[in-house]
Amino acid sequence: MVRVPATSANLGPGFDSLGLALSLYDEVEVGLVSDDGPDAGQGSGVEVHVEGEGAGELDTGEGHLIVRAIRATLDLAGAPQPRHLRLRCRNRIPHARGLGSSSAAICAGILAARALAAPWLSDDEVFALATRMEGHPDNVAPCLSGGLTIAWSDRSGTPHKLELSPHGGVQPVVCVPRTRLSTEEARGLLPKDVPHADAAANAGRAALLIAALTQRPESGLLLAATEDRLHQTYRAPAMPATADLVERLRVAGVPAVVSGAGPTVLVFGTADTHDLIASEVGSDWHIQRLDVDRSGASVESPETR
Ligand SMILES: Nc1ncnc2c1ncn2[C@@H]1O[C@H](COP(=O)(O)OP(=O)(O)O)[C@@H](O)[C@H]1O
Ligand SMILES: N[C@@H](CCOP(=O)(O)O)C(=O)O
Repeated sequence: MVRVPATSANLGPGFDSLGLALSLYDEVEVGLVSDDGPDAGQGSGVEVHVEGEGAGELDTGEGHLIVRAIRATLDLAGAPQPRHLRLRCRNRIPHARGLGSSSAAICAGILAARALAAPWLSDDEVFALATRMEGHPDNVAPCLSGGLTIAWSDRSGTPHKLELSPHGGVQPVVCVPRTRLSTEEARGLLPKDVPHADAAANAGRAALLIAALTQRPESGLLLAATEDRLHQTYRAPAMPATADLVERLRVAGVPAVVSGAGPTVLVFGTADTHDLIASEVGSDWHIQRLDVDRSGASVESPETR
């Protein structure tokens, strides 16, 4: 059984590098049956049962993202593919809202496959495979490690991550709309080049954001630290209600950003901003106060449950 957290990537200025793990989880039970194992008599092929988010919508065969991640992990590890693969998914992370559902699914599949059939795979190999499948490391890093993460790639393209512990005063609030936007579509809206001044502004804000989230989570500092010029404006036409809400909250002094590629809004709340958030957001959005998840994805075997 694998438990994987939702994640919010970018956090404003940290495009493709910063991420935060949140206390909202998908759970997946995975069973692999091999030709020579004790359950060898049981069925064959793929059996996927989905409860919650995506039930009745998701592919329940080879196209299921967790199935694909399991198969990719076994291939990478040189382990045989099972004759029968069983998944039971309890999904709570909303899909295509900017809360890292695809990253969570990919990490769940990879960690389950490692636990069941490829224990020799290292954490670095898990991170690299998940990043390759997801396309960017900023959701994968906090999903695996928990907390606040900085992710980057070296010159050879190998991804790396550093975990930091956010200050206890950091209170994430997510405002989730009904509408969806795929990360792929949102990435297609970004320009190939950005002005040097915008890149410089984001570098400074990202550095400030690390200090604010780990040492000084005050609204004023977080408001300055969450300014972005690299992605949110370019993507605004695909999520006008999100862009409008972020703007209204920020004008009211509340540090709000687009979560991941949107359209969810992530707010760094404090005790005195909760009423303000509720009044600005209105009833079209599902508001959830969450905690920072500090331990990341976890795996339990039936014996330890
Ligand atoms: N638990 C899951 N099981 C299977 N597929 C999933 C799961 N979570 C996400 N996906 C796939 O990933 C898609 C969403 O990915 P993406 O557009 O990157 O948005 P996000 O990761 O921000 O939610 C879903 O539409 C679905 O195809
Ligand atoms: N840095 C990525 C983050 C995408 O996050 P998701 O949760 O929307 O998949 C981007 O902004 O494209």
